[in-house]
Order: sequence, then C-alpha cells, then structure tokens
Amino acid sequence: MIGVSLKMYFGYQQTLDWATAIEKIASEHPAVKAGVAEVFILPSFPALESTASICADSAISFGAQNLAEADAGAYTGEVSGPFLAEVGCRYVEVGHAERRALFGETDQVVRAKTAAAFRAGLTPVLCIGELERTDPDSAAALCIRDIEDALSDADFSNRGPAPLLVAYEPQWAIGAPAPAEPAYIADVCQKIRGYLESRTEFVGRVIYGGSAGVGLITALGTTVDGLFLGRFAHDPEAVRKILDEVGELSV
Ligand SMILES: O=C(CO)COP(=O)(O)O
Repeated sequence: MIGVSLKMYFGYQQTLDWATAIEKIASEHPAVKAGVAEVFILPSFPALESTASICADSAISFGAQNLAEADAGAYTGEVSGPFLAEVGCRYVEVGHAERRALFGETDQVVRAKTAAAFRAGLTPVLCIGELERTDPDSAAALCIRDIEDALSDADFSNRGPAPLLVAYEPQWAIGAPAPAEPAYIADVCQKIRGYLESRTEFVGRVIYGGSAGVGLITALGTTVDGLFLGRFAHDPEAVRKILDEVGELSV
C-alpha cells in the first residue's frame, strides 16, 4: 500500500500534472497489475474532482487530507464525509501531526473525525506517532493507546469489518532529512499490527510515514503494509522506483 499526501505543497495545475503522471506510472506498473501494490493519493480539496476524473477506471484510488466532524449543516469552510464519498474518495486522512500541532486538533476532534469517516463509508488514514524519539515499546504503547482512543466513538454495529489504515508517523521523523531507522519502524509496526489483528470490528493495516522514500520499503520488507509518502513522492520517478521495490519484495 503506497499512499501519498500532497499536503499544501502544490498548486492546482501542478497537482493535476503530478496525479496524471502517478496514475500512468501506477496503472502500467507490473506490481500494481499483479495486485501486490496499491496506490492512493491525497490532494487538496479543490483538486479532488479533477483527480476523480484522472483516477476513473484506474487501479489507483484517491482521498482527502481532512474532513468535518459533522455530516451536514452550518459549518462554514468545512467539507463533510458524505461530500467526499460522493466525489469518489475512498480514503480520508485523520489526525495528522500537522493538524494536531498547527490547527489545534485534540483527541476529541480525532475521535469525532474518525467516526465521521466510518459513517461516510470512507477508510480513515489514521495518523498516530510519538512526539519525541523513544524506545519501540514505549512508542508502540502510545500508538496503540491513540488508536484505541481515536476509534472509541466509531459505530461498527451496522456492517461487517470496516477497513482502517493506520499511518504510523513518528512526529520527530516528519519533515526530517531521513526516516526513523528500519529496525525501530519494524518493531513498532509489528506491535501495532498485533493490536490491529486482535480487533474484529475492523480490518486494520499499518503503513509508515515520516521522510519515507526510495530504499525504505526494501529495508522494511513485510514488517509494514506499506508507506505513507510526503516530499519524497513529489518526483513521480521516485514512486516508480518504490513500486519496483514492492514488486521485488513479492518475488
Ligand atoms: O507527514 C507525512 C505524510 O503525511 C510525511 O511527510 P514527509 O515524508 O515529507 O516527512
């Protein structure tokens, strides 16, 4: 699973050119064709509709970087889960470290947005990760506590197991020159995976984000379900190389 959030780096046309390039690379890639790699992209809201056209009948999917807590109403400037689903989003990011640090999103907000995503039938890309570098046991314990907390308002009663994507993003590794060490990532993600497997209301997978780029998935192997890329996916050729790596891992 290779996801990319563009954050707010690109302009509109730049986003569409990039999405077109990624769609072409992914849909022609043997790892995607063989079903061993999946790609999703998360552009800014105003590019979603054009991204839907680019991704129509394609192997790649798309989603949004944020959603409102409520489904409809007097919430100026917000975008609801049902709106995103109607545009064709499959994924929506919830609780990214930048939303928490820069826009005051609390645990309560993350709970409400996670519940809203599930209500709309979207797969939350639930971002969690420790603030400061620590040991893998402490990091995993904190992540599992945050996942449990984020899910605590979600209603799973009306359907079969819902898909959930956990993005393990140690906050100290976001926007850094290099990712966390592969052994550290693998240890934390294996523990998160163990927790996700113990829950039956949802089917959870865990991807790593935080300065992820070419070479990392080869080092991590199958200890993670994929990567959540930021800056290092701005060059579409880097995404091609990462898909090559995924293909090599599966043989
Ligand atoms: O936060 C991230 C993905 O959402 C990671 O971003 P960078 O890879 O640019 O550090």
